[in-house]
Amino acid sequence: MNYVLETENLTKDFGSFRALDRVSVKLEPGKIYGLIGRNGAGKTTLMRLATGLSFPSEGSISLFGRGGEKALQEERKRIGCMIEYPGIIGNMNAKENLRVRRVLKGIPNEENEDELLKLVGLSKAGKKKAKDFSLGMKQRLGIADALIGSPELLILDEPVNGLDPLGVVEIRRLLIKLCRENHITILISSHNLPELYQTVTDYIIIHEGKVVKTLNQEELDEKCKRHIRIRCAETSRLAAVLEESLHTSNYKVMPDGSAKLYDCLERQEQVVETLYQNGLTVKGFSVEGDSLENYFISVIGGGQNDECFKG
Ligand SMILES: Nc1ncnc2c1ncn2[C@@H]1O[C@H](COP(=O)(O)OP(=O)(O)OP(=O)(O)O)[C@@H](O)[C@H]1O
Repeated sequence: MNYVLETENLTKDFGSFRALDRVSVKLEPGKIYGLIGRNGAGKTTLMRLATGLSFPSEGSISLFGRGGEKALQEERKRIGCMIEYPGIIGNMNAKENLRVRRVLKGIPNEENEDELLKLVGLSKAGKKKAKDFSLGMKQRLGIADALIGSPELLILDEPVNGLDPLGVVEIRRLLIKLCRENHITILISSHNLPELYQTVTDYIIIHEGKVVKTLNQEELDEKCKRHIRIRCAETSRLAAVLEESLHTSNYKVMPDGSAKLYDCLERQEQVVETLYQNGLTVKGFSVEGDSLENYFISVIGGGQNDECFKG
C-alpha cells in the first residue's frame, strides 16, 4: 500500500534534547488520525517534520509512497496544514486572506475562495476584518487556508483548542465531511479526548517523543467497553450456557479461554447463579473496561499533569 504518510525511526534532537525518538507511523488514506499526548510529548514536532517546516535529525519520511528530499518537496504540495496558530492577516477579511494565501502558495487559477468559505461556514463573514473574528472563526479560516490547493492530507495542530462547545462540534462535522466526502486523510492533535473519540478513526499515542501505541476506534472500544470477564474451567461449555441460559450472544471468547460478556452488567448475581446452576466452576468473575481518559493515562503511565486530558 502507498501510505499517505510514512515515517521510519524519525528522530528530532534540539541540542542534547531528543524531542522525537525513532517514530515510525503509517497513515492510510481515507482515515482521520488523532495524535494524542501530554504537553511536550512531541506532537507538533512530528507535524512540523511531516510538513517540511523542520528537518529530521535521523530517520526518514515518505509521502504518498515517495521519499527523498526532491520527491518530498513535490509531494508536500498535496498537504494542507495548520500548525500552532492559524497564520492570519488581521487587516484583511476572510476572502482576502485566502486570496493572499493562494497566491503565496503559487496556485495560479482563481481557486474557489467562496466555496472554501462556505465549506468552513464563513461565507457570512463578509467584510469583517480577521482581527475582529472570534477564535472559532479564526480556526475555521485557518482550516480554509489549509484547504487551498485541494490537499489530500490535512495536518491540523489542535484545531479545536479554545473553541466553545458549538465551535468544537462544527469543526468535528467539517473534518468528518472532508474525510468522507472529499476523501481527505486527516492528522489532528488534540487534548480533548471525548471530542477526538467522536471524530477520529485511529489513534497515535505519543509520550516523551516515542509512539507508545497505535490503535483504531474498534480496538479502543474493545478495550474500553465495560464487560464481565468470566474465567471458568469448562471453556467449551461456557459459550453454550451464555446463549442457552442467559439468552445472549453479546460475548466474545478470548484466546485464553475466558469470555467477555457485554450484556447482563446489571444482573451480575443472576449470571453467577446461572453459571453455578449449569455446573460450571467459575475461577474468575470481574467487571472490566475503562473510560477513554483512563485508558490513555494507563498507556502513557499516568502521573501528574493528567489534566491535559480534558473530560
Ligand atoms: N525549537 C525548539 N528548541 C528546543 N526545544 C524544542 C523546540 N521545539 C520543541 N521543543 C521541545 O520539544 C518537546 C516537544 O515539543 P512539541 O511542541 O512537539 O510538543 P507537543 O506534544 O506539541 O506539546 P503541546 O501539547 O504542549 O503542544 C518539548 O519539550 C519542547 O519544549
